Formats: sequence, C-alpha cells, structure tokens
Amino acid sequence: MSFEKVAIIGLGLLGGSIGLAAQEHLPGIATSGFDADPKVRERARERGLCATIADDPAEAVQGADLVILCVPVGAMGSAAEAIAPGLRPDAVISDVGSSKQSIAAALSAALPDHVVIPAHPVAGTEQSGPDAGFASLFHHRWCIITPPEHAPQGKVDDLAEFWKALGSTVEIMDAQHHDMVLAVTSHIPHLIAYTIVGTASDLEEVTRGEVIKYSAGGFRDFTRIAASDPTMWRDVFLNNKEAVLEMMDRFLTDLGMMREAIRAGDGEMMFDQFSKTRAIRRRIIEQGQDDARPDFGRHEHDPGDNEQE
Ligand SMILES: NC(=O)C1=CN([C@@H]2O[C@H](COP(=O)(O)OP(=O)(O)OC[C@H]3O[C@@H](n4cnc5c(N)ncnc54)[C@H](O)[C@@H]3O)[C@@H](O)[C@H]2O)C=CC1
Ligand SMILES: O=C(O)C(=O)Cc1ccc(O)cc1
Repeated sequence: MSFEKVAIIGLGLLGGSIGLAAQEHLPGIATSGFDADPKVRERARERGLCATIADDPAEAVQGADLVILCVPVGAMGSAAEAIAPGLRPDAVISDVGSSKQSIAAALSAALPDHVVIPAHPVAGTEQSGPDAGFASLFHHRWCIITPPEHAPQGKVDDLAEFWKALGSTVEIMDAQHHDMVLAVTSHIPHLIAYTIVGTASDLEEVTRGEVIKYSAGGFRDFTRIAASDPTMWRDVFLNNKEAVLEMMDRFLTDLGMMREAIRAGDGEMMFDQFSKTRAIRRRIIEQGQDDARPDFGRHEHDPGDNEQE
C-alpha cells in the first residue's frame, strides 16, 4: 500500500467505516478525520473512528497523501474548498458520493491543481451518523472508481489497492456510465421506496392504522430503504437529475404496461415478467452478490432481517 496517511472528511456511516476499516486492515497507515458537526467529532473520538480527530478541516488533511470526502453529495464542493489550505500538493483527492459526474466537476473546480479521482463504494445501509459505521462494511462489495481522462494511472492503481485492502472488488468506470447504471440500480429504487411508503402513510389516515399494522414483508422491506438519510438522498436526486429522469421515464413506461396487463386480465404477461425478475434474483444469489454468502456473515448493522432464500 503506497499511501501513508489517509484523511477522512465527514465521519458518518461511510467516513466512520473507512476509518475503522483502514485501522483494521491497513495498520501501517495513519488516519485522521474531521466533521463539520462538533457532536460528531466528539463521538468519533469516543469510538476511535480515526487515530486523530482534528477540529479544523485544513489541519485534518495535513501530511495526508490520500483525502476521502465522505459528506453529502451537495457538500462536496465546500468541503473541498475548506481543506485546500492544508493539502499536500501531491495529495490524491477522492470521495464516496453516490453520484459521480457533478462531484468530479465540483472537486476539480475547488481544487484545480490537485489529482482528483472520484469513487463510489456501493456499500451502505439505511443508517447514518458516527455510530453507524463498522469496519466490515466494504467486505465483498463493489467500489467503482471513475478516474477523469488524464488521471495518473499510478494514482488510480494506488486508490484501487486501498479499496481492495478494505475488502472491496474494484471496477473502473466512466462517470457518466456510473450515473446511468446507479440511477436504475440504486437511485430509482430508493425513490420508489420513499414514494410507496408515503402513499401508504397517506392512506393510513383513511384506514385508521391498518396499512401499517397489516403490512406484509414487501412493504416492510420498503420501509427500511425509506428510512435512509433525507439530506443524502435529496442531494443524490438534485445531482443526478438527468440520469434519474431518463430511467424514471423508462420505469413509468413499464409500470404503465403492468397497469394495462392488470386491466386486461393478461395473466400470461404478468407471469412472464415475474418469472424473468425471479431469475435475476436467483442469478444474484448464485453469483454470491448477496449478504447470504458463507464468508460474509451478517453484521448487526447489515440490512435485511427476515429474508429466506
Ligand atoms: N449511506 C449509504 O448507504 C452510502 C452513502 N454514500 C455516500 O457517502 C456520503 C456520505 O454518506 P453517509 O456517510 O451515509 O452520511 P452521514 O450523514 O452518515 O455522514 C455525513 C457526515 O458529513 C458531515 N458533513 C456534512 N457537511 C460537511 C462538511 N462540509 N465538512 C465536513 N463534514 C460535513 C455531517 O456532519 C455527517 O456527519 C454521501 O455522499 C453518500 O451519497 C455512498 C455509499 C453508501
Ligand atoms: O441500504 C441499502 O440498501 C443501500 O442501497 C445502501 C446504499 C446507499 C447508497 C449508495 O450509494 C450505495 C449503497
């Protein structure tokens, strides 16, 4: 591992998990952290999320050759500006934001003379804050790195090594492609969960509590996703607008086809569609891309509590 000191800005679920994971998996690397919220800094010190927690962003990044911004997508630009005075000229600046194109632009604008290599560990839960982090969050998870065209290959390789050391499998991808893929696999599913739980909650006033009381497994799963951090997800939708709107149009077309099938009593169409999606789920399980793998072991913070394969 070629990095000697990693600085983590934002010490919630992602930042805290990186700090704990780096201390566990890369004991030779120094860790320092900063969070804009003094209460979060206090809790981060108590939990030992990083070896040192600074009260100032520029101080936190002093001497660091890798800085990872772990703040909401909309705060990336201002967090980058705040660390500028303390940065080593050769420091690599990265992040963990859930969308990539707008962050690449914000980071390069704030730090035009630095090497910026955005990344997205596709690993998380509905929890947030300094108590939510855990060292195994990145085990057997993808980390997508989206290097800008002229990023030095050696630094991209170093960042990939860092994420592999934390337990992730690294994939290199173009930022635009990332935003399109994640719109359909992560952003729209969250939007659907937020919406259906809201719809049911509105209905609840009509049915006097019965929607929640008798909610079956499917709805319960949606409520987990819909409990995700509002600031984080507001920022994702504000910053991945084009891709989300494009994928949402596709989804609404497909939903319309379902409505027509139900209206027309087209059981064959529904059966075919449900069989296709069942096969997709089974492929995911077979490929081991699920928490139910033997060497993973559910962590107490891990999502999913009642699924039977
Ligand atoms: N929650 C999840 O499952 C995942 C989140 N992400 C991305 O990771 C990033 C962080 O998300 P979480 O850790 O879940 O959020 P979080 O809410 O747990 O932590 C964010 C922290 O950033 C701090 N912060 C906000 N603005 C700041 C600033 N300007 N300077 C310093 N600290 C600041 C907040 O006080 C908070 O403690 C987001 O960009 C999100 O899109 C990526 C993968 C998974
Ligand atoms: O909790 C879940 O199911 C998630 O989907 C977590 C998650 C949230 C945001 C990301 O960018 C990546 C992973």
